[in-house]
Amino acid sequence: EQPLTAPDLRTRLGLHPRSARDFFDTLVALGALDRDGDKYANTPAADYYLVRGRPAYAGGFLEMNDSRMYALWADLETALRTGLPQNGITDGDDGMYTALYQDPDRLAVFQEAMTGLSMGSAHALAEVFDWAPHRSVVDIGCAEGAVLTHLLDRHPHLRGIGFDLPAVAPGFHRRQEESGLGDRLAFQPGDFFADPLPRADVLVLGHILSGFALPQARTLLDKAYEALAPGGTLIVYESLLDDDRRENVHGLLMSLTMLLETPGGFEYTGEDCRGWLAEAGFSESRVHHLSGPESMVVAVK
Ligand SMILES: C[S@@+](CC[C@H](N)C(=O)[O-])C[C@H]1O[C@@H](n2cnc3c(N)ncnc32)[C@H](O)[C@@H]1O
Repeated sequence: EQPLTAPDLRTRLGLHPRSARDFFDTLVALGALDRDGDKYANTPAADYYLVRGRPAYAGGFLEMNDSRMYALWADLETALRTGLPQNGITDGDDGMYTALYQDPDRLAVFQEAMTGLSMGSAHALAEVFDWAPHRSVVDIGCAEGAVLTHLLDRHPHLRGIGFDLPAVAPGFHRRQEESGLGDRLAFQPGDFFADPLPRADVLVLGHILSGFALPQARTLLDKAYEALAPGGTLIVYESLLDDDRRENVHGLLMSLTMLLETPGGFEYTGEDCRGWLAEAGFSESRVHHLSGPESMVVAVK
């Protein structure tokens, strides 16, 4: 809310005197806080992305790490030796969603985490892709719809549909109401393996393919191809690995997260994805950087 001295900040947060100074200065070194004289304040990025209640709040991803993922990573060694997820979810081909969504708290934390995970990409996607020639966009596996609300807000000529499992509807509708986009934005409940995908000029698959084994991921690309008219565009975005698999630390750690969380998921390179897209029938595709560790592949039917 305002710059504060270390003692004031420490008192407000209930921290021990021994820990506070190092904690605040760690946040300065990480770029989340600035220190000016004896006062600490949010950096502009923290102010934009890390203040709960603001439209671009991305802290849900950190909150999911806090409540679930740190503990999961303690079992990395077992996952490395067995190749099996360590989240206790063992049933079903659908990865983990049916089991995860049975618990309303875990559902809410996961959905808010997806908003946080994709906030940077949503902002970049609105700027680096040319939306002018397109009228409609469907986000397949849209979670709360953070990407769509940002895109439609920035590009008033666009209409959007969010497609996801029915359990996600309440979170989507809450965000839709807050967005004030009215009937330019709609939710279509469905199962992307069992149902046909909605049709639109542009289809988006964000952090979807990496959650599944390759045959299922390819099924989704085939279905996206079917749903597009000739000339239609598919955008796939993820923490795409660099083609040499050496540099995108976040992407590689995400791939290990998929090992810990899902029966078959993994992160892939732009070239991997372009190959699958070509086999699905897409005639051209290119890779663009979005934001931080995230990139997209844009493919045209
Ligand atoms: C990893 S999240 C990605 C969310 C969002 N696209 C993003 O990038 O922030 C995957 C999403 O796919 C949805 N999903 C999983 N299985 C699905 C299915 N069979 N049909 C439709 N949606 C599904 C989940 O509910 C979840 O919202």
